[in-house]
Formats: sequence, structure tokens, C-alpha cells
Amino acid sequence: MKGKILIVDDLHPAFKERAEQLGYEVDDLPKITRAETLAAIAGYDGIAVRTKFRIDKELMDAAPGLQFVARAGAGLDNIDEDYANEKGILLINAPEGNRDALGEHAVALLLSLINNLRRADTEIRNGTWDREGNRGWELKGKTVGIIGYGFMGSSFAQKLSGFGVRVIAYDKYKTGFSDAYVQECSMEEIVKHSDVLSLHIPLTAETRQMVDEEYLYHFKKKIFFINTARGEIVNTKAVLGALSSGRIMGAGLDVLEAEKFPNLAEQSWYEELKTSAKVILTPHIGGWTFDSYRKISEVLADKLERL
Ligand SMILES: O=C(O)[C@H](O)COP(=O)(O)O
Repeated sequence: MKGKILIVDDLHPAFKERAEQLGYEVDDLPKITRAETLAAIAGYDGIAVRTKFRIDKELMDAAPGLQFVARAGAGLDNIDEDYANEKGILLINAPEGNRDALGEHAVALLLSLINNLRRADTEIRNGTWDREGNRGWELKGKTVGIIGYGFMGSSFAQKLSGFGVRVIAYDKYKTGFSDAYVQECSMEEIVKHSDVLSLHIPLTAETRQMVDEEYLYHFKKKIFFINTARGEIVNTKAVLGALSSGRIMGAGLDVLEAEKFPNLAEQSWYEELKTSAKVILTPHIGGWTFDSYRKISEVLADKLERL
């Protein structure tokens, strides 16, 4: 036996099957709680998780034999990366598995926003037929500003390549993009030229609350705003303020500062957000499709094989 892996989240069975073929013993316990995991983890060499709970110091300290954390997804914000590095615990993730889902979802949010799909649909259901009020915009000829050109930002850019848009992207930690359909730029250029702003950066101490009132104030044009990254990167009240002043013409949000009920309903901004005609909301499903469910597990198993 190569080692023992504990799966604590809902992963496609392909990961367990492949890991077993590689010689691991795998316990697939998607319903396990954090407390139960803490009590059991000492007997494992690896843990596979999505975002059910944090893999923090307490959990890593409870697992003296832990060699790796397999994150079935992209974001590593629920893992204490510094502490894992300190302890020599390897981290693997699988952004290659849900980048297509995410890129397509971001396009879907954007097209729905600029064509007023959600608003028009709701109005008709409520007996209103308003063509003028639902007149939309075209993507063609617009400039889409992407912040973060990793797996997700580059997927979104690639999906946009048939729309006749100019795609500009800024990545603080990456230069020399080679994709023909994107133009590398500075943050100043994003702020100056974007008609659409889309975030594709991880949540870190540096990016938390990055999109606030001051940041939004600097945009030269009225923008459509898309967030499929992490809600905490954005100050929701600032976005609502910019929506009501018209600086933001519409917001497509797959991620929120507070997610899930009842937590979400308790937020002071929830009422305004849910009644805004200019907002489209989805429950953090950007990277979550029937296709990506399987692909994530396969990518993770490939990486396990190469560990
Ligand atoms: O980081 C990701 O891959 C997505 O946000 C999805 O996260 P999830 O594992 O909670 O579905």
C-alpha cells in the first residue's frame, strides 16, 4: 500500500478509483464533519477536499503523517498554504478541471447582463412587456478588462475570442502572455479602457476587499462587472453604490462576500442586492458542471500519480 487518503468532500468517484489503482487505500467519506476529520486524520497520508472546511494549522497538526492535500478545484484560500509549506505538506489542485466551466459561466453572466435576460424574463412573468427598457448592448467593439491571467482568466479570454471584443489583461505576477486574443496591460490601462471588468484572481491577504469604493471610482467608463473569483475580493456595498450611481451598469456575481443561507440573508446589503434589477446572481457554480465534476477528479488523480 502506498498510503491512505481520506476524501472529505463530494468528489467524482474517478479520483478514488484512480488512487486505488495507484496503490492507495482510500476512504471516501463526503459527509464527514470537521470534528470527525480532526479525530481521524492522524491515520492518513493524504486528504482530498473541496471547500467544505479549512485545512488549517489545527488540522495539519492533528495529522503527523500528512504528506499531501489534494484540493479538488482551483482556489486554495481554504488551505493554510504557508503552514503546509512549513510542514513540508504538498498541495495539489485541479484548476485545469474547471477552467472551461468557469470561462463559459463568466461569458454567460456577461451576455445575460448586457442583454437584460434576467430582468426581461422576470418582467414578462409579472405581466410587463417592455422592449425599450430591456434594450441591450453588444459585446462587439467593447474592451473587456481581465484581472488575473491564470487558468480562469485565460479561459474567459479564450471563450471571448469569437465576439469581436478587445480583451486586455493584467496579472501582477505574470508577464509575457502569448495568447493572440489577449493584450497584456497595466492596471492603469484596465481602469482607463475597460467596458467590462472581470476578476480572476485568488483570494489572498493582498486581494481581500481590493474592489472597493476608491478602486471603482477610478474607472473612466461605465462598466459591467463580473465576479466569478471570490466574493471577499469585493466590497459589496461599494458595488451597490456604484450600481445606484450608474458607474457600474450591471453586475454578474457568482460569488458573494457571504455565501449560503442563512448567513447571506443576514447581511446588511442582501436586501438591496436581491432587489436590484441590474444584478444577476448565481450560487458559486461557475466552475461546477457535470463535466467539470469528473474532469477535476481526473486532473487530481493525474497529479497524484506524478507526486
Ligand atoms: O475554486 C474553485 O475551484 C471553485 O470556486 C469551486 O470550489 P468548490 O470546490 O467549492 O466547488
